[in-house]
Amino acid sequence: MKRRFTKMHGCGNDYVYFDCMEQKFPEPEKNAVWISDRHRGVGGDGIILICPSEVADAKMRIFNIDGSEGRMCGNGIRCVGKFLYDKGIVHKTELAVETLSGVKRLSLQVEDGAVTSVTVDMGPAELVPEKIPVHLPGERAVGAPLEVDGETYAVTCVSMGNPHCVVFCGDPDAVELEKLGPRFEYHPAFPERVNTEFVSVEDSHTLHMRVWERGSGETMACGTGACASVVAAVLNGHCPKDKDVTVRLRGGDLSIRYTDRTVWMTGEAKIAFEGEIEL
Ligand SMILES: N[C@H](CCC[C@H](N)C(=O)O)C(=O)O
Repeated sequence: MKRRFTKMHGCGNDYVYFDCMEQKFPEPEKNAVWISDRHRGVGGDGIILICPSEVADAKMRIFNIDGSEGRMCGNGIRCVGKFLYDKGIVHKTELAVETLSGVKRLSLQVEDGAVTSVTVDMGPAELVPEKIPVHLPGERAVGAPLEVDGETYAVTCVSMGNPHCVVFCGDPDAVELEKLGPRFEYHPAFPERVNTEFVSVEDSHTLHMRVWERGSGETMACGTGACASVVAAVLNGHCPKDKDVTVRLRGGDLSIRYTDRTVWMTGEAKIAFEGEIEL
């Protein structure tokens, strides 16, 4: 069966998108693995299905490179907003997209009839350890000691609908991510695995971040991870609340604002190319 796809990315965090508004997608957990393969498939950090919803304009389902289903994807949801508007599926710039972590509201910025960037109300940051989930004591894990591979790290754990472990360090580019990333991802403290961000503080409104994503490895950017990093920076006294913080990622910049009610994320959404595969 031939199936059209749209390759999109936000700051280089690239997924293969499928319009499932009228046609289901078969075995996403299995097909995500070969489609994401950068040598044998289309190539990407996973696949994203755009499906009908009874409570929003559409429903987003995201599958990582290893076929595991993510509960939320920040870069992905911005591209879903772009897809819905640019393809004429919706004709408005204020949208709602259903995810496994609830309905998120999007504001689309449009230039010459196409979406260039999107602001997402990501919902409130979750800090209670058992809701992240992480097996650490106390009401929240902020700068908590965690031994990983014989070293003790100060970790701040946040859920943005998916689990994150933020580690502040001097130089994220000096971290041996290929070695350390999986040690955090599969650490027994994280019963559902974890996305891990290594972050340096450039100034009170600028962070530099690299990420090892659960199920996908290092990616060029992580929207939920950028949100978690700003939340962690505020909780650790590096950045102010209620102000825009720029997160510099390998693939580009995101603007994040952490408030008591919610976390706001603004960033690009781009189409790279379209094509067709045989399923
Ligand atoms: N790997 C993540 C899903 C993708 C999140 C990331 N790409 C983003 O932009 O938020 C997880 O399994 O929780």
